[in-house]
Amino acid sequence: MAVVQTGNGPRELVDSGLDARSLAFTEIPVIDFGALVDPASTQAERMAVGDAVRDACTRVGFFYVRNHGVDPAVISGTYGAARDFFALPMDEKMRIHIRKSTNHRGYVPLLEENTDPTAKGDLHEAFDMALEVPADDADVLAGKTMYGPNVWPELDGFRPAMEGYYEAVYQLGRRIFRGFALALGLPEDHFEPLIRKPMAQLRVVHYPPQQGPIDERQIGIGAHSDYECFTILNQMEGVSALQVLNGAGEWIEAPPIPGTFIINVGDQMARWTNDVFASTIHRAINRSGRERYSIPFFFGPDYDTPIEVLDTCTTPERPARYPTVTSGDYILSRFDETFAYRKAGEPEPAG
Ligand SMILES: O=C(O)CCC(=O)C(=O)O
Ligand SMILES: [Fe+2]
Repeated sequence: MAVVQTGNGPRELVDSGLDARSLAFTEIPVIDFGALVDPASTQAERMAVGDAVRDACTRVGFFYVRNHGVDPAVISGTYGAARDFFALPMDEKMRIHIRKSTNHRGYVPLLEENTDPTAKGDLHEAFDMALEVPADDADVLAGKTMYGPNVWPELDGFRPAMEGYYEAVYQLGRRIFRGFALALGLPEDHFEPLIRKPMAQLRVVHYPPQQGPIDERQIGIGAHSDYECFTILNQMEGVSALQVLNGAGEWIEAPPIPGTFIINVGDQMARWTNDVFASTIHRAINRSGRERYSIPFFFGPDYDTPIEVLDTCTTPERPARYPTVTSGDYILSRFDETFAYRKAGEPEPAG
């Protein structure tokens, strides 16, 4: 893989990652992304964002972004759409049950996802969409299972809200990929050709409140790492539920910070960086007494992209830990482990 050396040489990158990993973080850094939003920013300002991303990814695996460039009205409109969707009659939600889709789109009821395989099912319901790819597209016909059309409920305003959010946060994700490239000493546009038809999934999630004594094996979302390169999560203001596991085995709260998204490294990026960047375990428990909604956007590259350990992240003492896999095959294998409908057998025909 072509690598451009910067002031931060490859040996330094690996070493800084390993040193940092032994630290037990107690806080999640906040990074100002203004320099990657503003085309007039200087190279030094852009590099400073890369340095901050690198520090966060090696030490924590999570960071907040502020000055992200996404219109707040797009975000609030999507929360409104999500509330309306989850309030629909169960019949209408079940009409678009995810098992009826051949490409993992639609409604996931309570307890039908089990992110922590040792647990009893997650206390959330969700709606999943991704890139709209027509059924006669060559990649769909070639059997690249996760490409294809979305499915939609009968609900005015829902589809435009979700599609508007998808586009806005995809653009943010491109900027975050730029931050990752700088963090890795790669050319800033390194990932651009790999995210033209991305395996990027948007989901809205509803977590009912949990009261009384809580069985840790049945929470909003069980302990897990994410599968893709990174996740861009918007959390509903005023309700703290997300927790992040540090190196000392302590759960650190990751409350919503108004005006930010929270980003976490996923397993694809951990593989790409040979674990120099940490895909950190996290979970969510809604003890607030209120309904909680959140909006994750899981960003992985195009289906056929090989996820191959970067040269900058290996040394003779630390050879590549992972074989190369393609983005699409990797995500499919992870969904197979998590979703009840994928274990139950073939998807049902739509209807
Ligand atoms: O809703 C949250 O706070 C976390 C969601 C999450 O971790 C996920 O969907 O992978
Ligand atoms: Fe997650």
